Amino acid sequence: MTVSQDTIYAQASEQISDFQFDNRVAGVFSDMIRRSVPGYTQIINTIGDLADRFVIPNTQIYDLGCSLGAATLSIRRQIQGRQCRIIAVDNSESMVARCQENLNAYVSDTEVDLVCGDIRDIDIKNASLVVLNFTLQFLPPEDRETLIAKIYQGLNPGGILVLSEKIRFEDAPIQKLLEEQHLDFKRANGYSELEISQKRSALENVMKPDTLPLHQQRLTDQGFSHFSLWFQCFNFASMVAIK
Ligand SMILES: Nc1ncnc2c1ncn2[C@@H]1O[C@H](C[S@+](CC[C@H]([NH3+])C(=O)[O-])CC(=O)[O-])[C@@H](O)[C@H]1O
Ligand SMILES: O=C(O)C(=O)Cc1ccccc1
Repeated sequence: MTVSQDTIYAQASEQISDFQFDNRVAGVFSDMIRRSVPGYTQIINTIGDLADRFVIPNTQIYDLGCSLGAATLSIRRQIQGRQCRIIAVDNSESMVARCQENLNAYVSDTEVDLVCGDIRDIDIKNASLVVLNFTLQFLPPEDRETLIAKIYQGLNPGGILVLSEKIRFEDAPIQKLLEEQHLDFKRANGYSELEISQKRSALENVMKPDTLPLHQQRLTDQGFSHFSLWFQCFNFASMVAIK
């Protein structure tokens, strides 16, 4: 995979339109997400380890909002010979086209159904692992509970949901501190003040983070028996919930 540098917000723009997963973003996405999300590579690797632990032969795995397929590839490497199917879903045509190329670059005996569609319309059944890696935050807040309920229903007992999200904090000084630490992370990765502020405006209307207590409450309300935060760096978190 060739990795092109993200310079999408490098030039001053008079009007910043809402962030979209279009062809331009898909073309630089690997670089963008690694330089913007602390712990991203560790989270991708850990999703593979969790697949090794939780994926049962002859079950299904769902990667919801798969982008370029990083989580699917990490899972697929760990579950050879288990006769499983991975259903990878994204509603961005540009992401799906590039994801298909990435999947084609490696051989595997695990079938992958790559679906260009909305995760709210996907049937979930016989699942041992469901991954929402930084995707739930892009759904309208009022649609989040219904999706979590559908995932719970589609998981087999003992199945696991991995939920990674940007999070916000009710406590104002903590919110300010962790947000500033994230901005320092972006600066250290070469983003300018202009890039940081223009991207922030683009994301304002489309990405609405929840608090950690809200995530936990939603998961337990839907029936998940076990919950833990397993990763946090600044305002980025990854959680597991087991049915
Ligand atoms: N309703 C929706 N239906 C389907 N896809 C959607 C929807 N809303 C957003 N998406 C898709 O969700 C992905 C979110 S990125 C996930 C990273 C990936 N998981 C990774 O592990 O590299 C996270 C980020 O950019 O912060 C994009 O590809 C959207 O097109
Ligand atoms: O860049 C940011 O500020 C983020 O919050 C993460 C992100 C990463 C990639 C696409 C959209 C948001």
